[in-house]
Amino acid sequence: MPLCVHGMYQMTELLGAGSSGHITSAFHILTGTEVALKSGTALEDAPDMPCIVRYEAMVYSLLRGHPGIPSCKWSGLDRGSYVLTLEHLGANLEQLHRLSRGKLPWKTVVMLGVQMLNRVEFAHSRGIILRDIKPENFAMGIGEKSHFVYLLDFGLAKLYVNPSTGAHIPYREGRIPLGTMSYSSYNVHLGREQGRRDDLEALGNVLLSLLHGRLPWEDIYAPNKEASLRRMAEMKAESAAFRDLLACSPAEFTTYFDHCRSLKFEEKPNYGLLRQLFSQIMEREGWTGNTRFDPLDGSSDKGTLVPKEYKLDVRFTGGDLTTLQVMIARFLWLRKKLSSVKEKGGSSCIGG
Ligand SMILES: Nc1ncnc2c1ncn2[C@@H]1O[C@H](COP(=O)(O)OP(=O)(O)OP(=O)(O)O)[C@@H](O)[C@H]1O
Repeated sequence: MPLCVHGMYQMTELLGAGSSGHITSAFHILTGTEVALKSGTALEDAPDMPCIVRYEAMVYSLLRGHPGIPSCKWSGLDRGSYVLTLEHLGANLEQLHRLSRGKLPWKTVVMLGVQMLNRVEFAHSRGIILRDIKPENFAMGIGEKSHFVYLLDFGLAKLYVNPSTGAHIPYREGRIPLGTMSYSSYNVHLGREQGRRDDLEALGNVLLSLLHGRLPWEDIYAPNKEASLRRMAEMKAESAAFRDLLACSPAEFTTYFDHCRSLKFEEKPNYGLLRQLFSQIMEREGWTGNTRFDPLDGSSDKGTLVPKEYKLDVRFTGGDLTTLQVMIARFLWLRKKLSSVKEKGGSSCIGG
């Protein structure tokens, strides 16, 4: 029998499992509203000790109110687990990347890029750096919001300003590299304290990987983890492979990385300039005929131009042109089908 959380949310299917806990689909038993539950185990003898999900709940409260951040409906302890009740989202960008067989079209990547940059800028404007920018941590909305990108997973997020003094955190070296190393900035490999510049460089790496399928340092062979991280750092620094990757990407990506890497630790990135780079690509490609602003753009700069219909093209390898929304619908249908097959097989995928 599926579990009921907080006496209100009936779990239905497992959506994912990560380092901090499980994510399950559920619905509110009175209203029928679909939600996603993220639960992490709290220590039995010390239920008040911090667990990652509880920490995330605090970050969600700092980021509350932006439509590109999933709303948190309830959070609290339930049978020894700390549970976050979040707005239900669709496929994450890694899943869409796989569905498109490793290569999302240029136009799609640029349009996703604008929204992703806006979400990261919003987190920064609330004093938070994310430190784990990766495709899995951006997901599309569902239904009416299936063309909007959401930012999620704040387990490694951190305040970069002291809330009482407003001072920036101090620069330090010798830090343990945190985050997902394929996408992390060059500085992270060097053990430097992360700041806003590192989130933006990681975002650049994510966009390149969505564009090209793989990043050159994902294919390296090294005898151990240390050697692999060292080699990755060398490649990110100034390797021919990285230069080649930029050479076969829109020229604006080179300016993007130059800007991120020229920033001093405490320096505020020029988000407007980075957004302008995406607009430049759109203009050059003639994607700006009918324009409007990103309706979810909570940032200060309203200069982003996106096509009116705002439909993201996705070209399957077969050559069909379809919209990202169709892909998401297909993804959701597949997920539902898989979970019903599992249930018929007698093994419930629901925790407990
Ligand atoms: N609100 C949501 N709605 C739908 N799916 C979600 C939601 N939140 C998370 N997921 C799915 O679950 C996956 C894992 O979620 P999340 O990244 O929050 O967990 P995590 O434990 O921090 O993972 P990791 O250890 O990989 O960082 C996401 O990539 C996403 O596909």
